[in-house]
Amino acid sequence: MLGAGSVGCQLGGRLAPHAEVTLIGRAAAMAVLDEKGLRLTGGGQPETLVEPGGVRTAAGPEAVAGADCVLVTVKSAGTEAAARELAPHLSDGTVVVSFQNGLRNAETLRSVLGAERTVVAGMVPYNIVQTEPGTYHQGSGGELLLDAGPEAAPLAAVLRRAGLPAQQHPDMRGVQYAKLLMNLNNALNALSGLPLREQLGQRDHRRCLAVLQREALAAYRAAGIRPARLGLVAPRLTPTLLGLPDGVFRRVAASALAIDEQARSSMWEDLQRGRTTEIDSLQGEIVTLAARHGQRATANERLIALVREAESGDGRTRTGAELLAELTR
Ligand SMILES: NC(=O)C1=CN([C@@H]2O[C@H](COP(=O)(O)OP(=O)(O)OC[C@H]3O[C@@H](n4cnc5c(N)ncnc54)[C@H](OP(=O)(O)O)[C@@H]3O)[C@@H](O)[C@H]2O)C=CC1
Ligand SMILES: CC(C)(CO)C(=O)C(=O)O
Repeated sequence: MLGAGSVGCQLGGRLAPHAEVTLIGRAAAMAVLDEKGLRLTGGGQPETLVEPGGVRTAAGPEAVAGADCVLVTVKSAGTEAAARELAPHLSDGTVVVSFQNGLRNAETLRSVLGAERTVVAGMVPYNIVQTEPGTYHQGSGGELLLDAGPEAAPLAAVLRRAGLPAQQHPDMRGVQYAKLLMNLNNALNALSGLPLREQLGQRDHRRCLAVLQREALAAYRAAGIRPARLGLVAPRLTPTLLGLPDGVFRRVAASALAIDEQARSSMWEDLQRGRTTEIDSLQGEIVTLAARHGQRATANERLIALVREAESGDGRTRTGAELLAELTR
C-alpha cells in the first residue's frame, strides 16, 4: 500500500492474514503501527488487531521492490509525486492499482510510469476514518470495484478471500463518473461538521447535494458521459430523490443512510488535520467540464471557494440552510 492512511491501512490490515502486505506511509504514522499494531473497527466485522509486526511498515518507496501489486492510496494531489517515487523501484510485472477518488489518478500513474506498466483503476465505495492514531473505522459498506481484465483478477480474488466484497467492472470510467457524483458531498459533509448519517438525514443538506449533482449531470450530458449505475437508483434520478422530505427519504432511500454514526467524508478528515483537500479533483472536475461545454457550474464554483476558506483554517461549520443559500444565491 503506497499511502498508508485511512484506505491503505483498512485494506492492508484486512489483507494482512491473506497476503504479504507492506504499508508505506509517513514515518510517524508507521511508528505508531510498529508500536501499537493496527486496529480495525466497523464494517460489520469483529474488531481486529493486527499485532505489531503482523504487517510490515516502511517509510520509503524502495519497499515496493518485488511486489506483485502496489495499491496507491494517497490523496489525489499526491499521486504524481508518489508515482515519481515509485518508478525507479518497481519490478517488471508489478501491477499498480489506484484505489482513489477522482477521475485522473490512474491516468497520472500511467503517464509517469509509462505505457508498458499495467495500471488498474479501482474504487472504494465505503467510508473509513482514523478514529485515533493506529485505529481505522469503516463506517459504511459496499463492494470494491476494479477494472475488468486478467491483471486485476488475482487482486479481486485475494480481496474476497479477506472478506472484502470485490468485483471487476466492465466500465470503470462510468464508475468513476458515478462515484464523483457521490463525492460532491465530501465538501458539504466537511463544511457541515456533522457525521455523514446526520448530515444526509437533513433535507437542506441533501438539497445542496442535489444542486451540485444537477450541474454535474448537465455537464455530463453535454459531454456525452454516462455515469454507471452503482445502486438501485439511476444517477439522473438521484437529485429528485435527495430533495424528498426527511421521512419519505428515510423510507425510500434506507440504503443511502446505512452509515454508522462515526462516518465522515475523507475531506472532513483533511480539514480536521489541516491538510489541503481533494476539492480540485472533485468539484474542480465539474467546473472544468461544464466550462468546456459552454456551461457554468456556479454552485460547485461557490463550494470550491468555501472549501478554500476552510483550508485556510477558518474552522467554521454551516447549517444546511446556510449552505443552500450560498450555493443558490
Ligand atoms: N477515507 C475514505 O473514506 C475514502 C477515501 N477514498 C479515496 O481514497 C484516497 C485515499 O484517501 P485516504 O485514505 O482517506 O487518505 P489519507 O490522507 O488518510 O491517506 C493517505 C496517506 O498517505 C500519505 N502519503 C501521501 N503521499 C505519500 C508518499 N509519497 N509516501 C508515503 N506516504 C504518503 C499521507 O500523508 P500526508 O497526509 O502527510 O501527505 C496520508 O497519511 C483518496 O483519493 C480518497 O478520496 C475513497 C473512498 C473512501
Ligand atoms: C465513501 C465516501 C463517498 C464517503 O464520503 C468517500 O468516497 C469519501 O469520503 O471520500
